[in-house]
Amino acid sequence: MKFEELLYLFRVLVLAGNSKKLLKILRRMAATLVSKNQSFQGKQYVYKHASPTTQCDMTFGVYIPDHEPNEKLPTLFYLSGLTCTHANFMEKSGFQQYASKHKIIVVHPDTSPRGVDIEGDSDSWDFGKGAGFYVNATVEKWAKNYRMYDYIVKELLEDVAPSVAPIDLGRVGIFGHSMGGHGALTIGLRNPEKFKSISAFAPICNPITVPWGQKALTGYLGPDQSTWQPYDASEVLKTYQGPRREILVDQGASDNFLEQLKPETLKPTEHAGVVLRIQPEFDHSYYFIASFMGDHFEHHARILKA
Ligand SMILES: N[C@@H](CCC(=O)N[C@@H](CSC=O)C(=O)NCC(=O)O)C(=O)O
Repeated sequence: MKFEELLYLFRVLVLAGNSKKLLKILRRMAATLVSKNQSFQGKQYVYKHASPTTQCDMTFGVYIPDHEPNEKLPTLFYLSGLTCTHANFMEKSGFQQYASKHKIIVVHPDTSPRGVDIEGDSDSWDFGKGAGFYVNATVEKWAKNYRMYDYIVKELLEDVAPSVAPIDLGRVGIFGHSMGGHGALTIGLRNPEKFKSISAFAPICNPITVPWGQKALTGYLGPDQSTWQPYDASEVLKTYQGPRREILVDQGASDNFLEQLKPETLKPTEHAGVVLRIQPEFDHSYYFIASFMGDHFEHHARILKA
């Protein structure tokens, strides 16, 4: 929707006294452009906005392929790993050529709130800033801002991203890397009505059993492990009962973080197929991700364009 159209709608709603819708529109009007670059047959944008979910400014990238006026496009959300901002994927994965080829919008958020300083949020690279783990924190210190699950599933998907890109909300998929692979699997499986296709590069598959996951889940959710289950891909997959899913996972055989990832715990079920491809020689880096990016776009395009 264009700014002028939003403004018109805003005025109508002021007159009608609809405060909930008004709030939504105010948020949309607040997404400001940080950068814009031509890439293949489309444009790579970066936006900043004030997030009511994380209660601070958030930055995200969005690639929009060239399209017809009023045309809505299938869309992928990409969730990045530990230490990343929105920029690692944008600058290193080469995804734009595939997004352009398949005419798929890609939204790629940051991995944590950044606009607030909480004591301890920068002490280590696997917790706090750059390590939001795509959960809604419940431990008091983090609970106000560290709400990356809701930020992705609600605010960014339903509100902010559609205000800057022509997203077809009926054709959205999700993928990610490492911590972001964990996010893609758990968010995708828990929200089948919102995310129709899922894939992951070297995801953390069973965080409740590994040091990265135990540290993050204890820190954000507290010691009661029963609250951790909805954020564990292998556990969520075991109990998944929704529409049939076909999940693609690529894993490098020479990944130095393999003990944190446990891909073997992702077991196919009656409701979800898992194609786990162990790729010889590949490590955990963006060289690995870039090598299989084309296959992941083929996977999502097949499902979203069926
Ligand atoms: N501390 C190291 C390693 C951090 C690292 O490898 N991060 C990965 C994700 S790991 C799981 O979520 C990553 O994607 N890094 C960004 C990149 O551009 O490679 C370090 O800080 O390098």
